Amino acid sequence: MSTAQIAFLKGHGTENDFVIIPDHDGRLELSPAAVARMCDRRAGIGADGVLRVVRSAAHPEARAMADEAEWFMDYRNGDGSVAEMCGNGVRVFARYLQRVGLAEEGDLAIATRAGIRRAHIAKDGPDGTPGDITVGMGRALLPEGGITVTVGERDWPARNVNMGNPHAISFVDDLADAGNLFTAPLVSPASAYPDGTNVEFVVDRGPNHVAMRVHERGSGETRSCGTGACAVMVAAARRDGADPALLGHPVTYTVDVPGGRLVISENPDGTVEKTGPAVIVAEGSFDPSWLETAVG
Ligand SMILES: N[C@@H](CCC[C@H](N)C(=O)O)C(=O)O
Repeated sequence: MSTAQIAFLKGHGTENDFVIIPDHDGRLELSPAAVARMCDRRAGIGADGVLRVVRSAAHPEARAMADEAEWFMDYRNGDGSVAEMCGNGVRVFARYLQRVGLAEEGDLAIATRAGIRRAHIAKDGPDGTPGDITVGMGRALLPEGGITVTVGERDWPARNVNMGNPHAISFVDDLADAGNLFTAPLVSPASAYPDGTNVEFVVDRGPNHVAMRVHERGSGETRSCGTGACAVMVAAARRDGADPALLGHPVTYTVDVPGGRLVISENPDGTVEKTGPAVIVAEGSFDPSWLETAVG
């Protein structure tokens, strides 16, 4: 007797990688254990997180957005936890929709737990290189209050920036100073982040150009974090005395991550836009029994 296979694709944006599960009618119940199994780099497919593709109308958390955004990005971290938003994931999600003919070059809206995000898929290059994807990432919130990030014996002051999900950002002399980021740095006071946080370490590379490493909540050290890069851009701009609302024009930074480069602008109205690559690298299927009882 044959069992219906679960289809998947694998993609990444600046090497922040995802298992994509098309579940258009919202039939799958993905338990945290099932997500963690898929993301396992030795016993699973391997990824930083899972992007489940569901019609907004078929998902209770997205139904209210269905008129504006047909598709909901149900994002999960590699440990199975749910997060509000994934900045690299949303570009990979858009690329998936384009690949299967559910979106075309140009503009599209995607529903996320942080609200609707508007993406623009650029034309492919003359050599066939997939066009970059720009996403409106919403406004950064900058909660006041001193934050300290500690790794081993060292600590740094940090800035609290929320891009739909939480970030603690420290400027350091050398990215190696952060040491091993597979375990979460200590962030205090813990009350500033009741649901935990992502932590970014940043160095300067030149005018309006920084580089970062990240420990992602629920995934460990990753090669890139899109929301993190946006939070870093805003923290760097404020540190440099550049507030687009006061300047009356957009401010743009290049943010290098271990897995590539993102270009991020903040507009005078506070909205942040991020541009970067997104690629699909593989597709396949697996037997649901592989996840044992983890998939309902
Ligand atoms: N990799 C993502 C962020 C994913 C969510 C994050 N780990 C969290 O828990 O907030 C990105 O590209 O933004």
